[in-house]
Amino acid sequence: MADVVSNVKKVGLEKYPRQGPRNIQYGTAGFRTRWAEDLDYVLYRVGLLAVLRSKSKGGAAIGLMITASHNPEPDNGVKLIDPFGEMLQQRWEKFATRLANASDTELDSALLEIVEAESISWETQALVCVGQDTRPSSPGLAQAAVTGIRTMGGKVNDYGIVTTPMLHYFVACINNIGSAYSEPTEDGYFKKIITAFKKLRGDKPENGKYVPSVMFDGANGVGAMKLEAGLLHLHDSLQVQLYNNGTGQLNYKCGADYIKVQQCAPVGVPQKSNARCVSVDGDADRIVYYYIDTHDKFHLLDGDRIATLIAGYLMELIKKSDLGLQLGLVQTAYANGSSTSYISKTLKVPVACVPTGVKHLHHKAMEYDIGVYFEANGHGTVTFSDFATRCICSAAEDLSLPADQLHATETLATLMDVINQTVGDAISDMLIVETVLHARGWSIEDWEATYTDLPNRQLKVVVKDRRVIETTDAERVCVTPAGLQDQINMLVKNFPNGRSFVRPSGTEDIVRVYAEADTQASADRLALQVASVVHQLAGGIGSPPVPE
Ligand SMILES: CC(=O)N[C@H]1[C@@H](OP(=O)(O)O)O[C@H](CO)[C@@H](O)[C@@H]1O
Ligand SMILES: [Mg+2]
Repeated sequence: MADVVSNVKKVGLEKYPRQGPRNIQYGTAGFRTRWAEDLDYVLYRVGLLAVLRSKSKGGAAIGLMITASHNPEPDNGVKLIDPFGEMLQQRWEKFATRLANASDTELDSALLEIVEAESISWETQALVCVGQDTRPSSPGLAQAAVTGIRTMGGKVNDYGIVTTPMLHYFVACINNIGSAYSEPTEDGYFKKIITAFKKLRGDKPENGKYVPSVMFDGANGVGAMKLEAGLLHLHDSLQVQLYNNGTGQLNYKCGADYIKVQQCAPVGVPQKSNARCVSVDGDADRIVYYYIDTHDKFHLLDGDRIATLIAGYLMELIKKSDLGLQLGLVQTAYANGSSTSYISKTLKVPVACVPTGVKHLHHKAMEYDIGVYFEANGHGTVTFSDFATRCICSAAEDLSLPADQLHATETLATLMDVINQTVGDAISDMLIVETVLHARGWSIEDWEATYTDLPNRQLKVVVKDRRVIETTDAERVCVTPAGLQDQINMLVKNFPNGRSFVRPSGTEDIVRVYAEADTQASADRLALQVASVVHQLAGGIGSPPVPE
């Protein structure tokens, strides 16, 4: 062990010396920065950590994904994936931060501290699956990570360019998590989800007002590139026209995040009245739907809509299957207030609110037999507990059940194969939404008619140190700086259906402001007023926010 660790330190010093005095933190989305060119040493060290994580899990495969998701093309980042395909355990985030910020001479001792703290058996083999998005900086960073893994004695499965959710899926497959997984290859992934999708669709792709055709905005990232391979499996079951498929700049005026935040259609997708359009983000783990009506008005169907659509359908199948399974839906404070009322009052599904970040949603969803979780921005999936999986799979083979009950149970079982349970997956989520719309015979307007969103606005405020803002109650209440929450409460009172909260971003050096109210003008005004008090009380930099 001593030899390996001292070699790791030597190679680090020679090839990947620590750059600059900046400290970096493993946050909501792993390490992510504006300065991808200086990230080599971080990737080298994350490679080292991934080997330790694999060893600490008895040699299970660990994932290492290089991406900055929806952020601009020059940014980049990395996150680790645990053996079940889930996000890195929170306790290890601290190790990641410590290792990334250690000086070059401390590198060996920082590693040994982790080995000791986690009682890691050095002899255990390690396997790390590496994936990258389409950014120009990704190949160099992947090389640094691979060097780290190999120098530390780990084995590498290099998947090259993949979507983030594909890598999560491969990790779960290699570790044989759940009977539902298949071959850890791109082909295995598409075969599994698309075979199930086609089975649910039967031989009739049309149904009622549902038309089997979508326009796909790939954000010029990995999504459209990979879906092109998937189309070979889809055949006529769903026609997908690909746009922003890599010829333009990544995430620039397109993609799920742009659409959600700017509330407008992307560039690069032709305007076709009432056509169902989907938009994914740069690493294809988020998806939103939109359409433009005959009066050229833009309509967004975001993560909350997707969650309610899926939960409503699952609720119906659960009732019909009579298996007594409990369904729950998980949201964050960014969920539109109307969606929350619709879920609890109309769908009558229990709804929980957790802090921003997929790991929190995923964790909470797993408390239910069947958990649906979505961030409003379109990141989400459905999880099935082992108990639910066993119940559904065995009932689906029980031919003595009444036809209706058996059909609902079989549908649930097949649906499980369309779902990537490890993490939000734009391609898999699209196929689930298409399945529900097809089953219901709905157009996108029918889907939208289920409830009316409250108009809302998000703003960013630049402050000296965003950590001065501390929150509680799933980020809905601000504890510091003193007086800020009182001011927000006073402002909110002036707006019918008003709601607003602020929180420090985990991925950007800013404070986010969210506001919703009865009209768009009110939501805009409330957001601006709250942004002003944040600027005033939380050390705003530059001039106070003004209307755009
Ligand atoms: C309001 C919003 O959309 N926040 C996003 C964003 O986090 P922030 O902590 O808000 O910067 O990026 C996260 C990672 O992709 C995602 O989980 C989250 O939902
Ligand atoms: Mg993403």
